[in-house]
Amino acid sequence: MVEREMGGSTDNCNHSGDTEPPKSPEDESSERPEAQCTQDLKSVLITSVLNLEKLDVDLYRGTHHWVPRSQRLFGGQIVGQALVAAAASVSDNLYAHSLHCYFVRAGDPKVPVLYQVDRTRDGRSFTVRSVRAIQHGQPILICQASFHMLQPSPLQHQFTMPVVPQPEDLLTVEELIHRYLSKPDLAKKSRQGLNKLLANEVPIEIKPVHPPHFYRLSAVELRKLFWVRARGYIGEGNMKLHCCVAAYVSDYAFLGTALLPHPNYRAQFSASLDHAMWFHNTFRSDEWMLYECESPWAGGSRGLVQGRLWRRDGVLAASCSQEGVLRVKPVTEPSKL
Ligand SMILES: CC(=O)CC(=O)SCCNC(=O)CCNC(=O)[C@H](O)C(C)(C)COP(=O)(O)OP(=O)(O)OC[C@H]1O[C@@H](n2cnc3c(N)ncnc32)[C@H](O)[C@@H]1OP(=O)(O)O
Repeated sequence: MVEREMGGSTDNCNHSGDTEPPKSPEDESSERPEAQCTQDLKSVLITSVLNLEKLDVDLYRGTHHWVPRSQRLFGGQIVGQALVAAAASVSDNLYAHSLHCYFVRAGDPKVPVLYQVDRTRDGRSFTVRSVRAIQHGQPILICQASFHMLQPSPLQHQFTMPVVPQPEDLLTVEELIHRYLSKPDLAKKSRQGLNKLLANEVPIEIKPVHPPHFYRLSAVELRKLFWVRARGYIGEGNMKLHCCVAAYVSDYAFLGTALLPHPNYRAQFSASLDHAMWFHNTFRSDEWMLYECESPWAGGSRGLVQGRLWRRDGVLAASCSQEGVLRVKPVTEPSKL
């Protein structure tokens, strides 16, 4: 039986330019004191989804956890697993700083995914890995990931984190759904849809900053803001896993941002075409982070979305970009939520 491997060494994601990774406030006083005494409540993301089985040198097999209603594999899962496979052959002193992927075929939830890694280059400062995610003998995803050693620099700047309510002052998606379900006049079709959403075992927690906006009941602005964290405990040490979890998280509710300016249309078919991420600083994906999503452009049955993942202390943790195919049809009846 080939041993199950978390995928190589333990700290393969980018730190900021300092020699010591900056401590986020959560590192000092974890927001989830219960996590300290329930370390066995490890996140299913790291015990299952991002825990690849090593079949041979540079060949891994991944399992599935949550599959969207579209019954095509969730893009974030394939990207996160590809990054685990890529990082497994990269030395401890290098950190993931970026990845670029194309989703070339729909993933089949009925069979596992194989990850074939090519050691494209090991340079003095940068190391690059190419990964093919394969099912039925064909690639479903092609991914390049690059790793960098710590090279501090006086040249540092970032945008400013948006000012929003803290996660403690907001409701989770589940709590919001229960609130909507309590409405006696809720349409039967809406009730069925919400109960299906509740049945999803999505391994991440989400707290929308503007719930009506998050559910497109009112397009107050062309941005989507929500707090997000992995369910369960991951712990401080393994930045590689936090990057892989962030890759998983970054694709959730992302492409839908391109529909915000068009409340009179809904997606008939949507799927991510590509996905890119840049990791800027250390972060904890099992602690709340603010995901700020916006869409600068849509047209030609495609939409472009961009996202920034913020630590609670205002440090920019990661940036994401994605283009997706968006085939839409008019909304015939306004939502009755
Ligand atoms: C939004 C999210 O849910 C985020 C995600 O995670 S999506 C998951 C990650 N991304 C993906 O899985 C996309 C993978 N890539 C692909 O599937 C393909 O490259 C592609 C569909 C994007 C383009 O494929 P293509 O053959 O060049 O284009 P096209 O012929 O238009 O579409 C092929 C398939 O898309 C689906 N499709 C396309 N238009 C559709 C529509 N209007 N309604 C429903 N299905 C449609 C159909 O399954 C179609 O296959 P069949 O005709 O055999 O049924």
